Amino acid sequence: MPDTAMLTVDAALDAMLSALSPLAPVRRPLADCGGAILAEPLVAQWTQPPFAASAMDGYAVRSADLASGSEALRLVGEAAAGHAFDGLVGPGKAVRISTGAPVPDGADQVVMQEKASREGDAVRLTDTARPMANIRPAGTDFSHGDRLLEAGRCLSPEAVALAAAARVAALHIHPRPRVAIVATGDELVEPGEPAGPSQIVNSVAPGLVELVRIWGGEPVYLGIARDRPGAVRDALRPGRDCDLTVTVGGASVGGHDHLRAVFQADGGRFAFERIAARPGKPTWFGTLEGHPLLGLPGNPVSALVMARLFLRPALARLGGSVANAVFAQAPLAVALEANDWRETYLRATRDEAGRAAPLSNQDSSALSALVQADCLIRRPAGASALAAGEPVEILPLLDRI
Ligand SMILES: Nc1nc2c(c(=O)[nH]1)N[C@H]1C(S)=C(S)[C@@H](COP(=O)(O)OP(=O)(O)OC[C@H]3O[C@@H](n4cnc5c(N)ncnc54)[C@H](O)[C@@H]3O)O[C@H]1N2
Ligand code: MOO
Repeated sequence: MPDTAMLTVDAALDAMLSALSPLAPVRRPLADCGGAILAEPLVAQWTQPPFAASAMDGYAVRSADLASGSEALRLVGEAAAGHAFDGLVGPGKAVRISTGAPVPDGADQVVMQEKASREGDAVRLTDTARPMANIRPAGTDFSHGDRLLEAGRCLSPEAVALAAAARVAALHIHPRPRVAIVATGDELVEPGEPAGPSQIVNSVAPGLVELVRIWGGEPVYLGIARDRPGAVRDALRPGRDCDLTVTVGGASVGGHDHLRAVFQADGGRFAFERIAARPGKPTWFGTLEGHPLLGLPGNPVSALVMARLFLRPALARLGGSVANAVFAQAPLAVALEANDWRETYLRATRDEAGRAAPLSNQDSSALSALVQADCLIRRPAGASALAAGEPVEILPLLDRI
């Protein structure tokens, strides 16, 4: 049954986002800006190219000299990339030029070398007059003072290259949020460690570390807190230096789930305590002396699906942008039963025709099914039964390779 501490996914998301604010911008050298969100527009500090440049290896000439279509011109020098030809290209003259070199004064066409034959300092060109052919005028790409990117844009690798081309050596960016990750539970061992008879491997934390990285944050893994209040408190403490703490497990109602009790005893305030979602019901969020904590359930699928719905938008908000889950539509390959009061995310695959079908294993501990899925089908709370062919909302798992 619904209860008052249990919010819908949308209401919980709103509650979480309104408790988070973007981190203060910092100025960083360009080499440290990749993947960050711009806190100021990117403004070109010069014109690119800064001079009219050749787009081909060949000969810089006056187009008027090519009227007959097969002219012999006299070679008077060379313009190489990084080394301009200082003289003038007069009538009947040509300058050897390489791609990227400044086009010398007087020339208004570059003839590619495939259309040239040379004998000593005579060069015969088989090209017609085409003023400005193979020349990139100054500012072909952008001009000094152009606003190349607005604040709020992510600095993709291509955008870093653009900033470099625009002679911008440092930028104000929203820093990458530092995210402390704490796993909880006596049953957990780290990958590669020996496991006792009742133990399993901590699989969620390594997955979260990767997600935080992919989503533009800096993961700070703090290890496994054992099931004692003191151990939980000790494990959480170093996370205060980060911008957000994400905990895994200990979120439900079991006698060994100490996380919520420690959080509350230390003065933490919940923004929400549970959500009406399947998987992921025990997901919670709150702040402790201003420090935000997102509590993910221990079941690996629950944790990683909820990370997509909550951790990603949280990271985006701290980093100065928005990245709420974006749903698409797909027709169903099979019929679906009516849904109950919990918004449900079904692990699903799409066939060649793009029709989505849930995988048979929907257990919230089954990582193999999550990895097999290429999308999640979203079933709203109270959704009625659907026939094959009817449309459903899907969340593509885009960062899957
Ligand atoms: N009586 C009830 N029991 C449970 C309820 C409930 O409402 N009433 N909710 C269930 C749901 S839904 C979920 S989800 C789980 C989540 O519980 P917790 O967040 O407290 O997680 P744990 O109890 O610590 O662990 C659950 C499960 O996941 C395994 N686990 C935990 N951490 C990891 C990790 N880092 N890597 C891999 N696996 C992990 C753990 O061993 C358990 O098997 O509670 C239900 N119970
Ligand atoms: O919400 Mo639990 O995540 O259904 O397994």
